[in-house]
Amino acid sequence: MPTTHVPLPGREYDILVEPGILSSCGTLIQGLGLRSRCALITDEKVAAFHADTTHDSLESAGFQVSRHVIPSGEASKSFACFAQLCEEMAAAGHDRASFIVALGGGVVGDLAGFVAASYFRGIPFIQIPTTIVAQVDSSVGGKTGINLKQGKNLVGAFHQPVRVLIDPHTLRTLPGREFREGFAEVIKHAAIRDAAMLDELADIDPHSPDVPTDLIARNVAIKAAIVIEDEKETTGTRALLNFGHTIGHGIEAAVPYGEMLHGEAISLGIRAALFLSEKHAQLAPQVSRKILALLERFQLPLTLPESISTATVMEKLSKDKKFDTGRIRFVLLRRAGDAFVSDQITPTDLEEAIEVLRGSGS
Ligand SMILES: NC(=O)c1ccc[n+]([C@@H]2O[C@H](COP(=O)([O-])OP(=O)(O)OC[C@H]3O[C@@H](n4cnc5c(N)ncnc54)[C@H](O)[C@@H]3O)[C@@H](O)[C@H]2O)c1
Ligand SMILES: O=C(O)C(=O)C[C@@H](O)[C@H](O)[C@H](O)COP(=O)(O)O
Ligand SMILES: [Zn+2]
Repeated sequence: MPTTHVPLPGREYDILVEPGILSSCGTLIQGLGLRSRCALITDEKVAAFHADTTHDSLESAGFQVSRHVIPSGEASKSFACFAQLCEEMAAAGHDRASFIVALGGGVVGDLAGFVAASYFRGIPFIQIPTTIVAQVDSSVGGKTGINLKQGKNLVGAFHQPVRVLIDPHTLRTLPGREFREGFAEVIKHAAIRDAAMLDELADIDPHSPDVPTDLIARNVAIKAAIVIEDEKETTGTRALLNFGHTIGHGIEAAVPYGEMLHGEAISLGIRAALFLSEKHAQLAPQVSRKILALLERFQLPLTLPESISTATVMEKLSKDKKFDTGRIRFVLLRRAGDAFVSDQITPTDLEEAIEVLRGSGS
């Protein structure tokens, strides 16, 4: 089974990728020193398809499970849902010997992970990601948290999972839009670290939910390698994972949460970052064209809706964590597979890049 080891000192874990793995999740988390009681956290849509299989497998392996279902969608990454989950867990009698299983997309993973980081000052958690975004990106690396109305992910904690179980078959139940949005993060990983994978992605069928296991495994391994190098985003390496996210997060927060899916906002953010990379890092236009063609192939948006003003995006992105005492740390590409953090990008550059998004993407 394709496995990536994440050897963080004192917090090491494995990422297992295998079609059908969900029905064995219980046995696959034995031997990790977890005690018997667990809280299975999921959302309404995921619960309808995958909660029973997960629950049954956990119980068959001897775990005692309480189930907690949140509303689907980005609006659930909130204080209200966080509080509700903590109180439900307390009411169910969970204590520091319990653990959490996060079954769902990035919303469930980020929120349940933050509950795990906080409940009884921190309990272990397992990630079982069910979207592409979550399988290649959010389930790995330990960034957990919730949004504020001022911006994305502004409250949270680093808390690594103790195991990540990726079942590509769970992608079969994703609606088309939610399936395709995930490719923004897949393309991001290839753009910043693996030029050859950009070529490979041109052959992936954007309508087939059977994404090659090997592609998922290699794409999430890119994320893992960066996390291993710079777990808490202190040296700048992990910041590369924010390619497309400065303007992308600004756009995502400029509309009510959930209206634009994360990957859709990141697609727009990548287009803006490519424009700035050509202007400030001599990125060859043909590389931009290749990446834009991939985003288009997965029907990701490249044009900013009229209703979203540049001023609102600027206001939201100015709250981003990448603004360091007024300086912007912006990720640019110099070549396919080669990204770096620049401190040369000014607010005027950002405004110009947002305006570029108003024109057609091709
Ligand atoms: N922590 C990180 O490193 C990290 C990385 C990337 C993204 N994120 C966060 O992840 C979130 C986006 O995640 P997402 O795109 O997975 O969104 P999501 O979790 O909201 O899932 C998208 C939709 O798909 C549904 N869904 C999920 N799995 C399903 C399945 N298998 N079958 C049917 N429906 C299913 C969900 O109910 C939801 O309606 C954002 O909040 C983003 O900030 C975090
Ligand atoms: O794991 C990371 O680091 C990332 O930047 C991955 C991003 O895809 C993800 O959206 C992350 O949540 C953004 O992190 P933030 O620190 O900018 O909120
Ligand atoms: Zn992201």
